[in-house]
Parts: sequence; structure tokens; C-alpha cells
Amino acid sequence: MLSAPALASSSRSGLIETARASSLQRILVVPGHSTSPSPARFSQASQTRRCYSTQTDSQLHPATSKWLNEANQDTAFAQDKKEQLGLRGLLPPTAQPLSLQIQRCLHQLRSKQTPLGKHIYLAALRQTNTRLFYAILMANGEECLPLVYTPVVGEACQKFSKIYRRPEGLTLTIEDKGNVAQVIDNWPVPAGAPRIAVLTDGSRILGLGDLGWNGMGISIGKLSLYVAAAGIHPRATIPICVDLGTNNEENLEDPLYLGLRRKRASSEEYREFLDEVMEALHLKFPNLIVQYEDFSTDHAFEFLERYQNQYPMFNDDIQGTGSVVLGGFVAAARVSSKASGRPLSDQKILFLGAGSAGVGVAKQLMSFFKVQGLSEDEARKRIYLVDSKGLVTNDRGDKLPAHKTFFSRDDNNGQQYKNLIDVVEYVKPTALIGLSTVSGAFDGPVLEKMAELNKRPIVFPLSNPVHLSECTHEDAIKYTKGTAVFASGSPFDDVEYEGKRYIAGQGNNLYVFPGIGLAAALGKVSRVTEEMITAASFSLANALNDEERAEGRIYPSLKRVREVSRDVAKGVLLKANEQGVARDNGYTKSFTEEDLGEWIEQEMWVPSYGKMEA
Ligand SMILES: NC(=O)C1=CN([C@@H]2O[C@H](COP(=O)(O)OP(=O)(O)OC[C@H]3O[C@@H](n4cnc5c(N)ncnc54)[C@H](O)[C@@H]3O)[C@@H](O)[C@H]2O)C=CC1
Ligand SMILES: CC(=O)C(=O)O
Ligand SMILES: [Mg+2]
Repeated sequence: MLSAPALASSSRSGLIETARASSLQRILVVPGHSTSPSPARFSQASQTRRCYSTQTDSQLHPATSKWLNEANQDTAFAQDKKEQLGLRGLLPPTAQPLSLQIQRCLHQLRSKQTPLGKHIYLAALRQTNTRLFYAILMANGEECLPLVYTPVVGEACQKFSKIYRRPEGLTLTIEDKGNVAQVIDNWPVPAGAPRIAVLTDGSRILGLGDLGWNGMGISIGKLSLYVAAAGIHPRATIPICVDLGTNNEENLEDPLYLGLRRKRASSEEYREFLDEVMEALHLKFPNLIVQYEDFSTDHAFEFLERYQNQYPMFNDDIQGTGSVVLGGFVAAARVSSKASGRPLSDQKILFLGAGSAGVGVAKQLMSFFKVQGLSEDEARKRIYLVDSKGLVTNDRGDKLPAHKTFFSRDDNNGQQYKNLIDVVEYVKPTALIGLSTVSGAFDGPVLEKMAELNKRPIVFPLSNPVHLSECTHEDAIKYTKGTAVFASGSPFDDVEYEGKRYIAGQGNNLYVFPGIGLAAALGKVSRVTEEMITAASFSLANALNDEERAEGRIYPSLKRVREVSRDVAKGVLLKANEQGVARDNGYTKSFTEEDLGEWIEQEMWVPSYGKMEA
């Protein structure tokens, strides 16, 4: 086990932490978010249902400085606190509030030359001063989210072993099989505290393929969003990477690679191992919500089916993406159908990509048609899948994997369509959704054809990171002459076209997974049901306000992501309660629906140093 000095960073705050670790541990009471007390009517509920447990320094783990990062204030320590902690002389004489620290950090951040350099800077900040990191992320989301999350987290994962500095997550390797519970015991919090885990096996990180243990970066990135966007307390999060080896030769040959140096375990061994992981996690942390992230499609569906009725878990790529796209599609279809004068139920959706994300979204979009009064079969027929072999049909001549068969076509009269442009001409879709990882697949002819077929074509190139997007925002606007209703997986800049400004929507599960997880944690749900995922979609669709609609947005501004997460959480929590899966549903008995939103907001952690900020 690493000793405190071994964990020390060369940064100033790291030195201070190490030098003063024992005195901080003795003296500091780790601040919770309770600095602004809840109104009386919420206080009892808040005491009993927080997403995290309030701890004191006596519970700080000696082997990691993690929780000290939460206590750190760097230059904001007041004089009396400095005296108390023996920090006088070690910190500058002038104490400054969080707001000025943010300014200083932004100055430093902006001086970094590359996006990866900025990512490393922000990660170091998270590791040394948690509250400052989240304060920056929340106050400057549009600038910082792409650095912490997609697209830059993609490059950070590819180079994760090279840029690694400090432990931030829990690694469970196949070599721990039989002893997983003991390894989980090393996680430095008492039982019951963590509420949300993001668990990856590193096998399909964004569209970048098998990155092995380097996938840990995505678990950390997603959980940073849980904190920033939904106010989950940092300590209530566990980033997890299950390391089964990797088939990525580049990693295996890289002397700096930090994961297991072996090929991936067999599916059978994997299944047994993951059964043990899920059981051990659940025993140790009975209320833990586990978000499965970036599993390759072959395992993604299998494990969702295996665990979703047994544990509170969901798969972000299948369900989170399905939910966010349905939410945005509702708004996009209104624009497109209004322009065409055709009913919403006439929408016809063509997917490029039939993996976990494509099929997950296709399944979720069935609800869009069912709400319009279509039967299950009629809804299914409105959806077409294209994979690397062309339009997915029953008589294509290859054996389809189970996840594709539901949408496989039987109305193609023996005709097979291989190229996207041919499929577009045959299907005449109103919407084109890309989850294929094929950069530029929505090329000029495809986009022009979509514009020819539709007054307002829906164009969603959703593959991540940005360089794998099926088209750019600029191309979508240019080739459709400004008519495309557009959303992409990773952020794109606004575009000026013929004197008009177009805003790119971000169709990314970041709008829903934080709210789904928050609701699941607050309700201590026994399961995350499909209906809860659908409730998240409709809450997201309803969260779009008139001003945003007038600006041409189909997703709310990222500036309002906390409000959106609150609304999503509210919808999900109400559904969980209605379905009887919320084990803690006292609030709905005593609160009105409006109160519930207010209460959720009260439960959301806000980074603050407390007294000094008041
Ligand atoms: N925007 C968002 O919130 C999300 C985006 N994604 C993105 O979706 C992408 C796909 O993820 P998965 O479904 O898990 O991957 P996957 O690898 O399982 O699926 C890719 C699909 O694209 C198809 N494909 C590959 N090359 C093709 C070609 N040349 N022409 C037509 N189809 C082709 C494959 O046959 C497969 O069906 C990734 O880039 C991922 O980052 C995933 C989850 C959320
Ligand atoms: C956004 C996301 O979850 C993905 O690209 O995999
Ligand atoms: Mg993902």
C-alpha cells in the first residue's frame, strides 16, 4: 500500500498536504455541503437521505490524501485556520476567496498550449483541491466540460498511463478473482457511504476501441460530471475499472502502460468475475448505483440483461444515450414535422451504426412513436439500421447478432443496400442518426439528399470524440443550406451561415445520466427500470425553455445543466416511487411535486469553503 509521502505531489498544495497530513487529520472536520442549512421542512429528510455521509477527520484514510483534497483551501485558508493547522508561513500572507482562486486558475489553465495540457492541469486540481476544481467546472462549464469530458477525455484515456499522477479510482483485476471483497475493503470510506460508481472494462472507450486499464479515465470523467451537473458529493463517487487485460497491442507494448499485461480473459471467466464484483460491491455498499460505461457491444447488452433485475444499475451507452436522444428527438421532430406539415408519427429514422449505442437509442425511440399512438410493430417499422455491411435485413446472408434482429427489415424485396446514400434514397428518412464511429460518413451527397427529402432534416452525428463525428456542424449547415436540425455527441462551435447564427445541440448522455443516478441514489432504488429511463427523456424534453426554443436549440443550454439534472431526477424519482422500486420514498408522502424539486436541489452538493464564502 502506498504511504502518504509516496502519494505527495510536487505541487505546493501537495507538499502542504503531506507535511501537514497528520495535523489536518487530527484537526479538520471535513466540510460537507451543509454550510447552507436546509429550510426546516426539509431538514429531517435531508439528515436521513443525503447522498453521502458526513464524516470527520477521524475517518480520513491514512493511505491516501484523497479526502484531504476535499479539506484543502490552498490560498483561501483564513489566518486563524492557518494558525490552527500550523500552516502559517507556508501559505501566502493574503487569504483570498474561492472566486479569486478561480480567476487565478483560469489564467493558468488558459496559458496551457494543448487541450491535453489543460486536462492534466484540471485533473491535478481535482486531486489537490476538490472544491476549487468543481467550482471552476461549474462556473465555466462551456470552457471546461470539453476538457474534462468528451472530446479531450478521449485523448486523456488513450494516454492515461502516461499522464497518470495519483490514484483516483478503484481497480479490480481478474487476478483479484476470489478476493474481490477484500480489495473493495481498501476503498477508503466506511461502508454505506459511496452512492454512485461508474464501472468500465475499458473495452470500448468512446469510439476509440479497447484501451484496457486506461479506460479508468472515463469513469473519473463521468463521475466529475455527476458532481458538477447533479451535485453528487465527490466522496460519494467511486470510479471503477475492471481490468481483464487488453487486446490493444500498443498498450501491451508500451513500457508505461499501467494495466494488466495480458490478453482479455475469456467471456466465461469474465462473467464469473463480474458476478463476484457485483455481489461484493452490493454487499459492501448496499445502496450503490452502478453505471456501466463503455463496454464493447458484445458484453454491453449481456451484462445489462444479467444484472438489471438484480442490482440498481444501468448501462449509460444503451440506456443513457437512448434517453438523451429521445429527449432531443421530441424537440427536433416538432420542428421538422411543423415544417413538413406532416404528423409526428410520420417520422422515419435511419441509424448509421447498430452497436450498443445505435440499438439502445433505436429501442428508446420506440416510445416516441408509441406516444403518437402507433403499435409496437408500427413503431419498429419506422426505424432502419445500417451497419458496416449495409442496411440490416433478414435476408442479407449473414448471421445477425441478437441485438440487431428486432429492427432487421423484411420489407426490402430481396434488395440489399450497401452504401449510405443508396439507403437514404430507398428509405427516405426524416432523421439520420450516427453512432458508427465513422468520421465524415454524413458527407455532402448524403446531407444534400436529406435536405432534398425534408424541409428540416434531423441530423444527429453522435459518435465521440469529436474527430469521429459523422459530420461537422459546419458541413451539416452548409450542405443542407441551414435547414438541418442538428445535434452532435461532442461539442461543436456555433456556425454563421448567410448571416444567421446556428447553435449546435449536444446530444450526449451527460444531460441525463447525472439526473438518473441522483434520483436512484436519493430514492435508494432497488432497480433502475426502463420506465425510469423513459421518464428521464420526457423530463429532459420538458426542461427546454421558450428562450432556448427561440434560439433554435433542441437541448437546454449547458449553463443550466444543474437545473436540468434536477428536473430529470424529479421525473425519475416520481416514476421510481410509482413503480415501488424506491426504497426510500418518504419525501413523496410529505412533499408536493414542487417541493420535491426544491428538496432535490437542497440535496445537491455545492462546492464552497463555507464561512469565508458567506
Ligand atoms: N452521444 C452520446 O451520448 C454517445 C455516443 N456514443 C458513441 O457511439 C459510437 C458507437 O458506440 P457503440 O455502439 O458502442 O460501438 P460499436 O462499435 O458497438 O458500434 C458501431 C456500429 O457502427 C457500425 N459501423 C462501423 N463502421 C461502419 C461503416 N463504415 N458503415 C456503417 N456502419 C459502420 C458497426 O457495424 C456497428 O454496428 C461511439 O463513437 C461512441 O462514442 C456512445 C454512447 C453515447
Ligand atoms: C458519451 C458516451 O458515453 C460515449 O461516447 O461512450
Ligand atoms: Mg459511453
